[in-house]
Amino acid sequence: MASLRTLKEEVYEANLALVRHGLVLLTWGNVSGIDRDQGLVAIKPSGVPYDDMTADDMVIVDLDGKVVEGTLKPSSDTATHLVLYNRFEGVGGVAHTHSTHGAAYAQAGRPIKILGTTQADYFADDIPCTRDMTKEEIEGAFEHETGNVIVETVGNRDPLHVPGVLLKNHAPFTWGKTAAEAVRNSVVLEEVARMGLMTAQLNPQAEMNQHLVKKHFERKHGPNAYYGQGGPN
Ligand SMILES: O=C(CO)[C@@H](O)[C@@H](O)COP(=O)(O)O
Repeated sequence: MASLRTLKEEVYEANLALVRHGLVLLTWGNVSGIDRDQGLVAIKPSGVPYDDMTADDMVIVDLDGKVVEGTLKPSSDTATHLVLYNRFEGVGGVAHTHSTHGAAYAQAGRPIKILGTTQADYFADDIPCTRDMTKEEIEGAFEHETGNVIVETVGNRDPLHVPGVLLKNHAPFTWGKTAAEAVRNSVVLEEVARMGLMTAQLNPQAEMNQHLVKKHFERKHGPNAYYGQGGPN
């Protein structure tokens, strides 16, 4: 179907963008996108080098994880992506990276605190780090439970207001309205993580002006957004 073909191409391009932006090495990371009308998800195949994959290699699964199109095995993180699609209605794309500075925060078990407008333009709050997963969660339906821990960490916030989480002792997951937007949020997460580490060296007591958070987030994502060429002149 044309829409599935388009979705596979969008997801393929989004996966290549992870490499282009320097967010992954080797076969690390993955991006998916959903066609909510059909209840189908396109996701990167597991363990295939980015240089070798094609749009046709994107695997189509249903929301239960059953492969409905494709000959390759879907990403090992597929169940995590599906939990996020099932729980975050407005989300159309999910990305997972091992970006260096974001992964450093995840390994340290620390949130990326909101300290500047760079972050406030895309995240309306700190970027949280999950709790430790339990032995049972890790030894059970691991990837499914990973998704549950991410959802738990977002809590009752609008997932598009904080479109990313640091998976403790692992690395970032981000999401957005599309696969491309999920990757954009991964780019922002990695850059504000890099800025955060430098800011902490310059001033460990650095604090954010919360008035700037609301202004910057809402000028791009609020009901009266006016950033760029959209909105009123
Ligand atoms: O870190 C992990 C495992 O969750 C993945 O990003 C990485 O191994 C890529 O796995 P896939 O190739 O997507 O199966």
